[in-house]
Amino acid sequence: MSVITTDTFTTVQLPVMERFYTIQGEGNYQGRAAYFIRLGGCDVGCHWCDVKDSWDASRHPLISVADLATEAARYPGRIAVITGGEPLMHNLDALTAALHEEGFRTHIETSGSSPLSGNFDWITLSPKKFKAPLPEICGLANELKVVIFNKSDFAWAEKYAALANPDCKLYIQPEWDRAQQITPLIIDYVKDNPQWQLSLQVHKYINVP
Ligand SMILES: C[S@@+](CC[C@H](N)C(=O)[O-])C[C@H]1O[C@@H](n2cnc3c(N)ncnc32)[C@H](O)[C@@H]1O
Ligand SMILES: Nc1nc2[nH]cc(C(=O)O)c2c(=O)[nH]1
Ligand code: SF4
Ligand SMILES: [Mg+2]
Repeated sequence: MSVITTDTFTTVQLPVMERFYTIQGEGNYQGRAAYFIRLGGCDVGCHWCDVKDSWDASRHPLISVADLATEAARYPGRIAVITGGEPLMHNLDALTAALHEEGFRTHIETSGSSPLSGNFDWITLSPKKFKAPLPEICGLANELKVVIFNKSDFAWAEKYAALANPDCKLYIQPEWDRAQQITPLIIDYVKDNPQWQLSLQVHKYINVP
């Protein structure tokens, strides 16, 4: 097992597309102040992805884990959300250790398609048909957040709900460009299947990052 020291925090670097302090727009923590770190690199290729510029890791500068944690700590909130791109394409052990040292709760937004690393206080699993989650992450998710692009995605959502821990929160979220058509279907689905909740990308409605 590798030992993480303060030295590691300056040595380990990750490709970072953007960092911003905002409110969590989705899921269980919707409305809470959070510092987002968006890592570059994704090999899943969702055709409706709302952040395609993140896919090519080589287009994004490498930043040390020490600098990421120090900059995050300048803001008063103590939730850090690691997203991407697909953040699990990188080893996140050092990043989560550095954030914990600054007193953060560590949250991740992931498709679960690469092996889990890092030490997370909250795992949001958003399974994708284009590269399915690895089996081991399914029981570890704190929330499942399935994007609904068409009717067949409800069955995809149920498949992963069956693999989740009984405490796992269940969200279905309309694909942004199809939200007008899909949101009414989600509302009906939630009324018929009340174990599910609607998640909206609230940040897009209020124009914050
Ligand atoms: C951009 S992804 C990055 C993290 C990770 N690759 C993943 O897909 O979970 C962050 C969240 O946004 C969701 N998302 C991406 N594009 C979307 C879209 N067009 N409409 C609704 N949700 C979307 C993803 O499903 C995921 O829950
Ligand atoms: N405000 C805000 N909330 C978010 N929740 C998940 C996001 C993501 O892209 O991972 C996201 C995002 O990009 N912005
Ligand atoms: S897995 Fe996430 S980042 Fe990758 S293409 Fe899909 S939504 Fe976009
Ligand atoms: Mg987003």
